[in-house]
Amino acid sequence: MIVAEDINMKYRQVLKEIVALKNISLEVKEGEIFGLIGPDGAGKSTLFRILTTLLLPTGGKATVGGYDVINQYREVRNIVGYMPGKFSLYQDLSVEENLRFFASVFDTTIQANYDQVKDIYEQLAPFKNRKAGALSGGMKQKLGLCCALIHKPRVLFLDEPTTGVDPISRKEFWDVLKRLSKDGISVFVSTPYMDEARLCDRIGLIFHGGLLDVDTPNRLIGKHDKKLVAFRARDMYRLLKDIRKTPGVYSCFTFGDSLHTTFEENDFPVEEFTLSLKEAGYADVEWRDIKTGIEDYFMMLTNDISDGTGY
Ligand SMILES: Nc1ncnc2c1ncn2[C@@H]1O[C@H](COP(=O)(O)OP(=O)(O)OP(=O)(O)O)[C@@H](O)[C@H]1O
Repeated sequence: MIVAEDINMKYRQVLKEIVALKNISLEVKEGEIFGLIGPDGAGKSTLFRILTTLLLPTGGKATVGGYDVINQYREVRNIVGYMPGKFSLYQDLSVEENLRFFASVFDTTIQANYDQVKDIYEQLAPFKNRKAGALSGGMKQKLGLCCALIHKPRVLFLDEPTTGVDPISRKEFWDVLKRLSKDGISVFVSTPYMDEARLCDRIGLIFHGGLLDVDTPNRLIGKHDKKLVAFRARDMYRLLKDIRKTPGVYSCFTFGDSLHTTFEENDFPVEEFTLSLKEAGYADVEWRDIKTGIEDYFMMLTNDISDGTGY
């Protein structure tokens, strides 16, 4: 449903050129949920805008549903639903007015496509007369999804649809995405939440405009072949700096309330190292072996590029 071949994007500014995408190639199948994962500024929104025909790439070729995103942009627009990163509905229109407006843009009606949006629309129904701007974050995103679905698209593009949304609404949102994918709709979604990344069928890891790897969540995690240890102490910032400069440490980054650390050799003497940290003044330092997550694999890949800091 989506094929991108060697997509490049450079933004030209007066004095410099910003390389936003470098040789992006990927494919997304019918009914597949494909997640694009990467930090702010990695190029995610740029790729969304190119694939939804809103931006011309400076190089490469892409098709959506078999249609070329440049030469057949009208056909592409008819078969895609797009939810941009920022809430882009009319804040002063009610829930129902927004939906009716989006339906009319595609020359259809809410009734004609009711089966497609029924699940979400029923959750919105109690608020149908409320102005979109007065909805909660989770409800706004559900309305955005409803509007993106109203013309029965075959491909959904969702740019960080659940950022800032509470965990229960996030779960409900993903339940809807799973149902849509079962109906054959392809979903191309970006998210900063690693628990959501695991819900995707496949993931593309993007960093500094380049795709580092594409695979299923489990296979990506399986590629992390380094011993992983979490350290904790009261003075985390000093500990981070000290661990990073220890010979034999491959990478160390903050994750939640601990420091995820890998080593050049998997037989690194963690016990002895912890003792030396205690002697160096970290009386309360603790360590434990931990299971690898997608973010650990991501950090391992970016480590060489980013010199151990992940950024
Ligand atoms: N219109 C523009 N003009 C110049 N540079 C831009 C423009 N849009 C994006 N960029 C730059 O291109 C790079 C990729 O930005 P992009 O917004 O695609 O990343 P992102 O992964 O979506 O991050 P975020 O989630 O912060 O938007 C960044 O360096 C950004 O500053």
